[in-house]
Amino acid sequence: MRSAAKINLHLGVGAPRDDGFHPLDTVYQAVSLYDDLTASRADDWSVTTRTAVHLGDVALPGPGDNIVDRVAELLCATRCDEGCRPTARVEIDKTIPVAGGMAGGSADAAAALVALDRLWDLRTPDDALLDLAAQLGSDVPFALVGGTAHGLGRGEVVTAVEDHGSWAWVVVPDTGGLSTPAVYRHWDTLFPDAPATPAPAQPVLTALASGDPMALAAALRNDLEAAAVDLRPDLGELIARGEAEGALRGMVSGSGPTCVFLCESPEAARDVATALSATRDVVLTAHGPVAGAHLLG
Ligand SMILES: C[C@@](CO)(OP(=O)(O)O)[C@H](O)COP(=O)(O)OP(=O)(O)OC[C@H]1O[C@@H](n2ccc(N)nc2=O)[C@H](O)[C@@H]1O
Ligand SMILES: Nc1ncnc2c1ncn2[C@@H]1O[C@H](COP(=O)(O)OP(=O)(O)O)[C@@H](O)[C@H]1O
Repeated sequence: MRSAAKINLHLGVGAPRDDGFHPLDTVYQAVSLYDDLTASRADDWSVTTRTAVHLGDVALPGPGDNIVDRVAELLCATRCDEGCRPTARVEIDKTIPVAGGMAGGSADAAAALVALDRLWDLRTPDDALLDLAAQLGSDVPFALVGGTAHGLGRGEVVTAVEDHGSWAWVVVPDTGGLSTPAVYRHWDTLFPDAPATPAPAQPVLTALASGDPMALAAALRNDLEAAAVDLRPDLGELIARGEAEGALRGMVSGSGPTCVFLCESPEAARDVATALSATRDVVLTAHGPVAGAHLLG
């Protein structure tokens, strides 16, 4: 199974709900950075994770703590006979930045849901898979669906949207890590009087339908960026540099610390990436939209 990273083209955030989650009005786009996951028959349960060299020396969850462990437990508890025990050998090859605001863990969860459902011949209907995905994390339903989609609720209620572009991105990962809950908490302290209703995504939806990179650049919005940049001011400097090098617009991806830059064309993206490579170890290019979790071959 192959699953893709995401960028939030619009991330409107409202004041926290009673359950602590923030209401979102977001537009996700799946982009061409991928994790590959295989699940094969075995007598016991194991998850092995390998990371691409460009991800650097990142800390991955220890045994039992991978989100894929939770996928197996949830599928067993809800879709298998009582007392069942998950058995499979799962291998994950990661190229999506870890703890980077690109939903790499969610991508693996979506891939594992589909792969284990097939391996164990559970034949879970699509709507039930989406329900299970939402229980695993707010971003996981989108990772199943992919493409470009509007997300409401806490981000888990996803609907495909009209997207007439093929968008060129530069992606600059950062191994410094920013935890998603910490960024949301910091946003609460910065904006204690935020309205309950998040800013609507209409400007981005209109720009996507136009297919015009300049229009999308003008419409991009990430409410969490202020909190991420306040915690990591160097991200603001990086965004300014990318824009000075020719990107139409730079922004923090989700809760960060990965920064993404929308460019006029794939050639322009390569030029911006080359310029940023002068001072950054890892600068990637990507395009979107691409498919959600899908079988390879
Ligand atoms: C910020 C976003 C934007 O797409 O992505 P990332 O930057 O993490 O990739 C998402 O909202 C992250 O979604 P995800 O990483 O699936 O979050 P979850 O596992 O559901 O929740 C982790 C924690 O984030 C906070 N959280 C998450 C979603 C939300 N709408 N409100 C929240 O306050 C809560 O503190 C929650 O305990
Ligand atoms: N398969 C996985 N891949 C990446 N991170 C995972 C995975 N399983 C659990 N995690 C944990 O989830 C957290 C969030 O990781 P990730 O999904 O990559 O980032 P983000 O939520 O910023 O998009 C990390 O701190 C990591 O330890």
